[in-house]
Amino acid sequence: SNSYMRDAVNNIPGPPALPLLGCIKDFWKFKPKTLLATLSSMFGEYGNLFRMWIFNRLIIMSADIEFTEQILASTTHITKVSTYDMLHQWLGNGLLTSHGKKWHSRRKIITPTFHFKILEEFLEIFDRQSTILLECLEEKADGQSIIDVHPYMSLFTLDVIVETAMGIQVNAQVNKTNEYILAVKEMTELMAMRFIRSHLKNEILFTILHPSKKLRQSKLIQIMHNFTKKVIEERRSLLEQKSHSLYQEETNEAGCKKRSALLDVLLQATNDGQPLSNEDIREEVDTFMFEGHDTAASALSFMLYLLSRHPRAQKKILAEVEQVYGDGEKSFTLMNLNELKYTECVIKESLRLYPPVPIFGRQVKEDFEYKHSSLGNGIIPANSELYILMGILLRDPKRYPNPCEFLPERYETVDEKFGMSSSPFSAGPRNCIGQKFVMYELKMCLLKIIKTYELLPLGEEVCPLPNIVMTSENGMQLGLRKRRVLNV
Ligand code: HEM
Repeated sequence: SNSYMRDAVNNIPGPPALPLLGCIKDFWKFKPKTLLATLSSMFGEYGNLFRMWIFNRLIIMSADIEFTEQILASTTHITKVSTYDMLHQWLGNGLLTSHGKKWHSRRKIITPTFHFKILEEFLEIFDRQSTILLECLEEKADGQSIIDVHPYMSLFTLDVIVETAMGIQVNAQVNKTNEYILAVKEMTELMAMRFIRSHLKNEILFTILHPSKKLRQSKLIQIMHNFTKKVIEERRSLLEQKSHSLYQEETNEAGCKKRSALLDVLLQATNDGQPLSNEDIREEVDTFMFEGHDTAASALSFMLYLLSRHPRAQKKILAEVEQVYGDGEKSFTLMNLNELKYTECVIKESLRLYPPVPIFGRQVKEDFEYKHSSLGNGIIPANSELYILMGILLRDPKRYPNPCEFLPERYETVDEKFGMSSSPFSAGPRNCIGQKFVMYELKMCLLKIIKTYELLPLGEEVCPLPNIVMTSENGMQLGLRKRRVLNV
């Protein structure tokens, strides 16, 4: 009951709550552009763990290290907050949004799709798509033009995720009019808009207030579902044919060796002896399309932006790449990519400053008992919503001296010792399943860009905007100049 909830969080400070309305006054202050700054000052005022009542909703905000470690480690509290409900019609109950038994069995099935042997096969895709990216950037690489790199990175990461997840090529970077790709992009933007205007997360309010946008959304979902369904059906019949003709060479029309895609693992998987249905698989493929492109594009764009403002870091990456790969045509392996330690520090530092998923949450379904927090021990009662402010935890001055500065070297010494509350990929049972995949994707793309282009500090500073995925209101602007020696 409500009074039980009130008593349980008696020990947790927060803004004054009016009868019935709660902290609605403070809640209205939340604006996307200033959200992290507002929350940051509220943490300053109330401490690293505070509560807000919005009508009868109890909201807990955490930038508390101990508390966050415990909630992320929990195998019980793994239900997502309702923020993702608006993704439901598109993604169904895919891995990102599902919970309970369904989530458990899916997570078990999907984990092997990111096995290192499969990742190793993906390196060729990362490599080839990065080369296309370099060609697309070339027209602007005159040393003067101001370039917002985000749209380029977005098409690159879309091409990568389509090819790795579905095993097909849509060439979005070159052929910019692909209907499916345009639908994914438009849908992602629509979701960001609904996320910013908080009341539009509600499907009914959205339908009433924006009927034409709602129609458009349905149309986009139809385009995307038709596309993924077709790919899945074709791939399934291809797999069935293959299993009937054992001696058939695994090559496609062009004579290239056929590579497995994440989709193949899903098609071959069984759940309690039953194969997954096409609809089950569609949810997961669509989830990869959403989670796997916008996040990576955000990470890459902020990374390039930061490097354009830090020429010394560019030089260090360049030196490291030359040391590992020399001038020759050495091909990429997981092992030699692992040798790029400084490049990895740059990626981590960039993810720390601009985490692509700065806020995520849990719906607390049963009482959560915590210990040793900044408030000592206590209980978060069932039915509360709990938000983890990763964007703020990653700028905690006690762990990261000069928290707002770009200092990749800090990761040469600190790294993982901070544990669960320091990962931009979240941690524990519901951490990011694509984390290794994306680290290699980012590394490969970054090193190829740095080898080819010098990044110049042109254009405006970023204005970070924590949508579902972190973005910048004015894009991520920089200049590019071709380096003299080119051998990528
Ligand atoms: C730099 C890029 C990325 C970052 C920072 C990131 C971060 C995250 C975070 C913080 C979560 C937890 C979200 C929550 O609890 O609400 C998550 C979940 C997830 N991510 Fe990523 N992600 C990235 C890239 C990717 C990629 C490339 C893929 C797919 C290939 C992917 C697939 C997923 C999936 C499927 C989940 C849900 C896992 C589950 O609930 O079991 N992510 N990611």
